[in-house]
Amino acid sequence: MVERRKPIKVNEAITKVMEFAKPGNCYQVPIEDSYGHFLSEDLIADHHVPPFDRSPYDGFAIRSEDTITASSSNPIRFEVVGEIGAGSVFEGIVNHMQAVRIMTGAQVPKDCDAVVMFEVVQEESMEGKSYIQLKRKVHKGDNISFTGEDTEKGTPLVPKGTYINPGVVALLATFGYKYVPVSIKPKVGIIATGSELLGLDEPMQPGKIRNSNAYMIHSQIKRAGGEPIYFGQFSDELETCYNQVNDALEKVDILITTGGVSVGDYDYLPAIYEKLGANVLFNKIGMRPGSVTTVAELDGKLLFGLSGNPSACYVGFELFTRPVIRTYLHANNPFSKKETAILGSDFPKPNPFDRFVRGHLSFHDGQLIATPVGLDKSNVVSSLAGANVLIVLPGGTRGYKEGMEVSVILLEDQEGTTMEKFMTTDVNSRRSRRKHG
Ligand SMILES: Nc1nc2c(c(=O)[nH]1)N[C@H]1C(S)=C(S)[C@@H](COP(=O)(O)OP(=O)(O)OC[C@H]3O[C@@H](n4cnc5c(N)ncnc54)[C@H](O)[C@@H]3O)O[C@H]1N2
Ligand code: MOO
Ligand SMILES: [Mg+2]
Repeated sequence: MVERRKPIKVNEAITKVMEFAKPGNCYQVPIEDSYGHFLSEDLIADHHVPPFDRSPYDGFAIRSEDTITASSSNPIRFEVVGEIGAGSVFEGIVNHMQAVRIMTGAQVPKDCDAVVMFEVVQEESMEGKSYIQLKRKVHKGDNISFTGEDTEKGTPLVPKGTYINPGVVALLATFGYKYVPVSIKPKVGIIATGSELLGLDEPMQPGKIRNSNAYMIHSQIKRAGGEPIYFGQFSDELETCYNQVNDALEKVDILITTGGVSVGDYDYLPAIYEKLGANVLFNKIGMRPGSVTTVAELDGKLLFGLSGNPSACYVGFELFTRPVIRTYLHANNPFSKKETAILGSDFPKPNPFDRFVRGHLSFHDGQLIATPVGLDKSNVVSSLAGANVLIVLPGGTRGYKEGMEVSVILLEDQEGTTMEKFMTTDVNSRRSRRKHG
């Protein structure tokens, strides 16, 4: 008789998985390779930025007190006693009614306290000397970019666990990180199972399909920040699959299989977990797609038995594997960010299970609109390409109407959120909001 599985709630499944999520080690990468990694130490300013008072304009550095009497009817004249470009320092003395020609980024001479732009002065030369005429009063500090005004020494700038984006790279470079301390990426193994699977270079054959999941998971692992290791695709044969899983486990931090987790005659993953002596955390979740998602643990290592159905496989990864990868990476917010959006079209099909519908998020008249994309079946692959969110539709007896408020899980976001926030449904999805459009 077929095994009857008892579904558990999505949040319960997440909690069970996260009990085994652990942070990995750290290492240094050249700054050129740091983009997309996670910072493994706090970044604190070890000097002021800018490190000296500098000119934000090309112009003349002067002493503001000399300009008190300047006006359009009373132009005043400064003698230009030197010139400096960015990177140079003026070592001389600037006396009463003297100026130094200064370029953007150059250090303001110590006797000066203001800069006037080229455009507001008139340049003159007399008897081999340079002068400028100024027709306005200038205040102390005018046109000076002060020491530490960007960042003061000692300021915490980027906390450990932050995803390194180009802006973070700019800061790392500012503070001299030729090498950047980052979290080691977890090695995440992929095994595809199914006698129906063709390699990508094989011609189509009766009864066979191409193995899309392995490559989809490969890129999902990369997007999550892990290092994918593909072990190949294997026919539905217990011994072969068992040996592959057993061998692969030695070489990875996390192992993903796709297919063979349901109750079919050739679904061997349950038998493989048993043979390995793995502790199965759950094998049925109250969700669609991905209800068959199974997670097991062996000596603290997680084995994700994702569905063979492409959309179910995709959703199972994003909900359960991604936060484990991000935790390994010391991410501050290992879960995908959730936002509230307006449902862009009816979703009439009721379901007792929570649905994670592939959706596309867009802006419309200042509102976030989430519209389901394509056919919402678990065995569908085409709708995945256009999805940038998963629309969360809690299980119930009624369908959902366009205009209702829904939670959406952002698939391409790097900021993320905490487990606590991810598991909170802060939207009463049944409430209808003003219709858009
Ligand atoms: N009697 C029942 N049958 C099924 C149940 C159930 O509860 N009782 N659950 C259904 C649900 S829900 C899902 S989801 C699938 C899960 O199936 P498996 O995870 O066991 O996966 P397979 O049987 O190996 O394959 C399912 C489907 O996916 C295709 N597939 C498999 N691998 C790949 C791949 N690498 N790339 C692309 N497509 C793949 C495969 O050809 C099948 O069509 O079970 C239901 N059945
Ligand atoms: O595990 Mo299935 O995806 O609910 O069709
Ligand atoms: Mg099956």
